[in-house]
Amino acid sequence: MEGEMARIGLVAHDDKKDDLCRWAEAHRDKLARHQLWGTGTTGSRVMEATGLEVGLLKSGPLGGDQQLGAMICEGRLDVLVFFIDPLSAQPHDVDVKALTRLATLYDVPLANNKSTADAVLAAI
Ligand SMILES: O=C(CO)COP(=O)(O)O
Repeated sequence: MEGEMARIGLVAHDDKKDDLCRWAEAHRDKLARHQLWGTGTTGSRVMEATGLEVGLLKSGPLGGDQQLGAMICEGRLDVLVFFIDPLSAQPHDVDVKALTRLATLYDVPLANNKSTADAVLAAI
């Protein structure tokens, strides 16, 4: 996949959205070479922060996590950057688990934090 355009999903829980926006700003030039998809609120925040185009799905709790899961099992997503908040309970935890489970099942690179996201982006 190195050097090719990748389809990247961007998701962050509320307390992690600032971190994801900072990460996306820091990697703006590299991300501009790829196709970006995001859950509703995260995707909008990343667009505002970077000026990059992000395909907007539903908000995570309203089905956006499941839409990303569907993209994974249909072979339409290459990388998932999902900054999970390990300190807060999520009302839609079943959706979060389903999404991370599908990324694992389909061997899609899944970055749950900044260090991993840095490493994954460096590899594509
Ligand atoms: O809840 C989310 C991931 O589980 C993210 O959804 P939003 O980007 O719409 O806040």
